Amino acid sequence: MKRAMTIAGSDSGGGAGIQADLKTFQELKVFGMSALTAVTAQNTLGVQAVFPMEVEAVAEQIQSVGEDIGVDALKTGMLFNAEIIETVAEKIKYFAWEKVVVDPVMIAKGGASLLQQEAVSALKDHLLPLCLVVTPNIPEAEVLTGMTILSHDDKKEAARRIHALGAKNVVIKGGHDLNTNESVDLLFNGADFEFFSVPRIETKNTHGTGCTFSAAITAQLAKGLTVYDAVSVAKEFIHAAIGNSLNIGQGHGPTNHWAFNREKGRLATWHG
Ligand SMILES: Nc1ncnc2c1ncn2[C@@H]1O[C@H](COP(=O)(O)OP(=O)(O)O)[C@@H](O)[C@H]1O
Ligand SMILES: Cc1ncc(COP(=O)(O)O)c(N)n1
Repeated sequence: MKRAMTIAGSDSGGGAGIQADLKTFQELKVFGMSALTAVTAQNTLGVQAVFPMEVEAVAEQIQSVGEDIGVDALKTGMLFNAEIIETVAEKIKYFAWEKVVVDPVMIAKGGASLLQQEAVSALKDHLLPLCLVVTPNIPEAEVLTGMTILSHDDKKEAARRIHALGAKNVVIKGGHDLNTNESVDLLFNGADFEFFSVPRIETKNTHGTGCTFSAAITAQLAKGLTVYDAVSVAKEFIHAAIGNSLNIGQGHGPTNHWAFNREKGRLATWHG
């Protein structure tokens, strides 16, 4: 049994954050574990309140998991402040974990801040150099690079700049690319660019897409897939999840974490 950990915030509404990550781990058949960085009061309409954890609480959770159970791959999501980022980076170094996926969560779709502005430099200085894969959406890639991203060439340039910050593989996600009828993600490994393009699905139910996508990458890395193959499966997973999204709540509903297995008839397989 492979083991995957998420270090992220709790979404009481169940569509994003720790909850989306653990549902995704379960569907992709890895043993899911978590270290909470913050508790959010949140639903499909937005984020009503944020309660960050004490930094010691974050450190202790990671220590408990690392010391006993072990981690084949991990992802980070909402980290909220520079102190938490530095602590997470210290623990990754302490345990010498290499399969590290960083989803640089900054702003919830409703506009609430999930990362303090002054923590962006901590993310760049401490966490990106430790990660195997970083998965910014377009606004996050713009913040990390200081450039505006309008075209595929801009995405390539942003990927180069983020790679130069130390991330070994960069996935710039295209969910916010509203000018096209495709959702195009770009993977850059420092040498080659690969575009993953799928038809854009017209839906308002996109709460938790980024969390789910990065959790799917993490699960596949835990099972030993290459980064390219992990991203390919994650892309299929999120496309099925958005295409069969759930009509829950009055706002931006969650994606459907069962859809990938149901669509592909994969329920009976172990490593699929
Ligand atoms: N409407 C959509 N149709 C198809 N794929 C989408 C859509 N919205 C997002 N995605 C995909 O979901 C994943 C998450 O992307 P994105 O929404 O940009 O992230 P975030 O949730 O971090 O803002 C990416 O693989 C992206 O291409
Ligand atoms: C606790 C938490 N973490 C992350 C997100 C981002 O969600 P999305 O995947 O839609 O960008 C969120 N809304 N809440």
